Parts: sequence; C-alpha cells; structure tokens
Amino acid sequence: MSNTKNVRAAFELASEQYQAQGVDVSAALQKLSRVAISVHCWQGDDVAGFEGEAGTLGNGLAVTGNYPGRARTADELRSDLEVAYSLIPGKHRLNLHALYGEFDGPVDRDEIGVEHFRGWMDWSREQQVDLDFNPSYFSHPKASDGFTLAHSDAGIRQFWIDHGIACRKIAAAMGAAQGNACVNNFWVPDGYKDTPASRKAPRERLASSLDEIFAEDLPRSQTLDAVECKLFGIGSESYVVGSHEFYMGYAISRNKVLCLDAGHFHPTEVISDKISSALMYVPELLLHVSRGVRWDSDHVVTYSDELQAIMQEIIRGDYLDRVHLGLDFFDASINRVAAWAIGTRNALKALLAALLEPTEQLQQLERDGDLTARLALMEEQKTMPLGAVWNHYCESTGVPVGAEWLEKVRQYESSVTSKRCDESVVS
Ligand SMILES: C[C@H](O)[C@H](O)[C@@H](O)C(=O)CO
Ligand SMILES: [Mn+2]
Repeated sequence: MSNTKNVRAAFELASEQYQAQGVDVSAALQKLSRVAISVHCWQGDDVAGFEGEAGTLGNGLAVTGNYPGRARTADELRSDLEVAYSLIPGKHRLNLHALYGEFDGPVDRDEIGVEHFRGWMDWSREQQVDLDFNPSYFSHPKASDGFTLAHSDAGIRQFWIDHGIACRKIAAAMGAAQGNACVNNFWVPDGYKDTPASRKAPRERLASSLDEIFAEDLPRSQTLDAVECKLFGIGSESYVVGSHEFYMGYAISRNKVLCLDAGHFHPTEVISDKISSALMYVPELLLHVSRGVRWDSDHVVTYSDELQAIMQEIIRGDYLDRVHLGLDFFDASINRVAAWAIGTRNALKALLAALLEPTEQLQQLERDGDLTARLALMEEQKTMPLGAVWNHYCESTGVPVGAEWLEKVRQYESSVTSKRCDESVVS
C-alpha cells in the first residue's frame, strides 16, 4: 500500500480505538488546528540579531555549538523560518526580539521604532504568521555589568525604561496590524553572581522601572505585557532580581501576563504544576516551552514527560484561551531549521496527546473517588496510537509525515544554508 493509504488505514484503526474510549478524534484535531505556537526567531541565528556591532551574547544566555549555516540577515532568517513552518502542521506565530529589527546604521535600543520592523510586519502579512515581541535587555554595553531595569544608576535605568516603552509601541503596532494581541514579553538578566548585600533594593527598582514602562494603558487587543521569571543564570547564580515570587506578585498586582519558562526553575521543579495555581490569580500565561539540562535552560524540546504534563494541564484545565504557547531554546550544535521542526512538532504532538485523552471520564472517576480506574486508564492512555493520528494530521495539512521532514531540511541545507559562511555575509 502507498504511504498515504497506510497513513489512512492506520488513522481509521486508531480513530476506532479512541472512539471506543469516548474520544472524538475529529474534534481533537479541530482544536489542535486552532492552536498557534509562537516560534522563537532566535533559534535561527544563535540569539545574535541584526544590530551589526551587537555585543556578544551574554547576561546569562549562552549558545553552544557552531553548526554551519546560521542566518546572518533578516532575509536569511525569514527564508529559514519559511522552511521550518512548511514542516510544521497548522498556522503558527513568530516570536521576535528587538535585536531583530532591520536597521540602516546604528540605532540604539532606546531609539528603535515600528519603522525598523516594517519588513517583518510585511512578511507576517504575506505569510499569515502573526507576531509576538520581546524587548532585548542583553548583549549591549549598557547591560555589561549584568543590570538593566534594576540598575542602581538612574541614567542606565532610564535608557532601559525607554527601550521597554519603545518596544510596547512596536508590539501594539504589530497587534493592530494583525488584528490580535502581540504578546510582548519582558525578561531582564539582572542579578548577582554572589550573595547580595541587599536583595530588596534592586527589586524595588525593578518594580518601579516596570511601572514606568507600563504607565501608558495600551489596548489589550493590540498588545499584552508579559513578565518572565528566572531562578538563576550564568553570572547570576546567587540572585536574580526577577524571581518567580517577584513576577508572580507583579503580574497579579498589575494584571499582567506571567511567563513561565520550563527551564527556569530548580532541576526537579516543573511548570506543569504551576499552571492551574497561577491561573487562579493572573489573567493569562505565556509559556516558554523549553528543556533544562543541568545548568542550561534552553535545550531543544523533546517529547518528555514534563512536556506531556504541561499540555495535559492546559487541556484538563480548559485553559487553551488563556495560555500563550511559546518556545524557547537555542541549540547551535545541530541544524537550526531541524531544531525548530523537532521542538515545535513535539509541542504539537504532546498537545494532541492531551486532546486525545478521555479527560471528562478521568475527572469523573476522580470525583467518584475511583482512583484505581483513574490510574489504570491514565496508564493505558500511554500506549494508545497517537502516532497514527499525528501522521494523519501532518498529511492532511500538507506537511511531511514521520521523519520525512528531515529530507526537506537536508535539501535546503545542501542548496542554501551550507553555502553560507561568515566571510560571505550579505550586507
Ligand atoms: C531570548 C529570550 O528572551 C530568553 O531566552 C528569555 O526568554 C529567557 O528564557 C532567558 O533565560
Ligand atoms: Mn524564556
């Protein structure tokens, strides 16, 4: 039988099995098709950006590996992204950083404007890929001592406050153009390598700086402010100003979106268990779906238990309309387009698995106190034919089935990315 016939036959058998559990496969696929993952641009060029003399990546961010073919310009990055999206089922978003503006000559972070992102907004409209945004509080001389919005120097703080205000205007313009909110996520690296004499003062300064940035009420239909916590970074092992407690309190008290990054907590701490607690108090969540390995918070997302648990929590809590699903990983040791495909396909696969769970039945068993059946059915769920439904979804949306996408990456590498070498940087 042809591959298509195999895919179809396997899907029909799988659908019968799920149906027998009371799971509506078509409804699950319909819901999945409406979820737009915010794919992070910075995997494509190792978080370098296009400022020209951009400072070396620092402030707790590190990319390892030197796989050839990194995108060096906005056009190259857009080309790589188009290939990546062609390998991922569904319509998704692009998460941009302020570093990725298209600048004719030096433009400092406090001077950036919408005009520097017209190329991205035009591309977004052509590709029907909506945009999210991030101010860039790193890789800049004014971030060289590890502090930005919490800096003790008022002049440096003001520079970064102005950057945040500029970024909110850009995000609002993106949201107005695309007709839905551009999630604008604030992460600052501020913290100390060693024990601080005052944990209090930088946190008071950070809250005050953020309040100044957010002073102007911008329509939530155009942009949503998000704030991202972190436990530690390279060079801020002893103290991060923007801790989970800090931003949880900030988001609740200022009605902001809280960003939970899966790599930003203690190695044994998971964000899946935080979702339902946080959503008791904050309006919406932004997730940076990632994978922490040892000290690194940014490994390519694999089909892990925690990834499955995150998606189960979103579906079991009926939170799809309150959770913005972003990705955050940067791996320069493998083909960068492949990294996007692997991470995004895994996130969608895990979401499909959660949508194919007999959730109402499990929750009824729980309400009835039948914890035996709850566990038994949860375990049986693990060997249900998810792959057959996933392959059908890929084929029905016109993207490669199984690992066939890798051949597309190889072809693109052979014809395009392998021909890039730093000496031939196109201006
Ligand atoms: C580039 C991103 O802003 C960055 O990864 C941030 O989201 C983060 O997770 C820092 O550790
Ligand atoms: Mn993150």
